[in-house]
Amino acid sequence: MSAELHVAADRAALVADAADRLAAAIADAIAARGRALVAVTGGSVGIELLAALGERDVDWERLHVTWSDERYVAADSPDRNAVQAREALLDRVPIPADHVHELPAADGTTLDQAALRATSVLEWLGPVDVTLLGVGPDAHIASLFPGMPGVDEPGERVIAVRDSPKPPPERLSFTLGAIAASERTWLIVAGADKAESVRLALGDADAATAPVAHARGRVETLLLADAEAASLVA
Ligand SMILES: O=C(O)[C@H](O)[C@@H](O)[C@H](O)[C@H](O)COP(=O)(O)O
Repeated sequence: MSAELHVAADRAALVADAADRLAAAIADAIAARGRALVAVTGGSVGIELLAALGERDVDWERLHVTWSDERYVAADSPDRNAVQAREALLDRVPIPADHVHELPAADGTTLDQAALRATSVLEWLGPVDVTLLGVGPDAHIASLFPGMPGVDEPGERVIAVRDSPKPPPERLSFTLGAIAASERTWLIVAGADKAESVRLALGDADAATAPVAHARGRVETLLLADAEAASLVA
């Protein structure tokens, strides 16, 4: 079953709606299980969402955060999704430091060793309540790019990605299986340049052509788009 589409009037309304939804989903997870685990994403919309979440009422002490993908660069690189997330949100709210589960940074270990470490941490963390995914103009999600090997990787894992068409070239990414293991998976996308990706997201293209079409959650898969990104489907 493809994603459930929700269209907001513009980018600002999309980010506000996504932040409201995320605050509510976090509260539901905490009520049900005593904690919430959210896999956040990079990209401009993903970071704007985190900044907006900081203005919502969230039980930060019971929130855990990890990433659905990360750039394999130095820990303090401005290219790190985690650095951008800390600036936008995590350094501004009282989330316990040991609740922020960054994917490994480039620190002398190999990218493959980093992927193995990240997979074992993901297994230790247990079920993800909400996985957030931005969407590229080429229909990529996380760091799973059309025509690249990662989209075919089996299992619920974090994999090494090389030669990423979106810089930087070395990355770590949830597999489609890891994404599908999430209770809720939300695609968040804005802008006319993403309209074809949104059309593909709601279609039946294979994963190699359109990874976005294979984003799934166990109980919920949402496609949260602004009117420009949804212009070909709504
Ligand atoms: O690490 C990354 O680059 C992101 O995870 C990537 O998947 C991003 O979410 C999309 O490319 C959308 O980015 P924009 O919202 O900036 O278009």
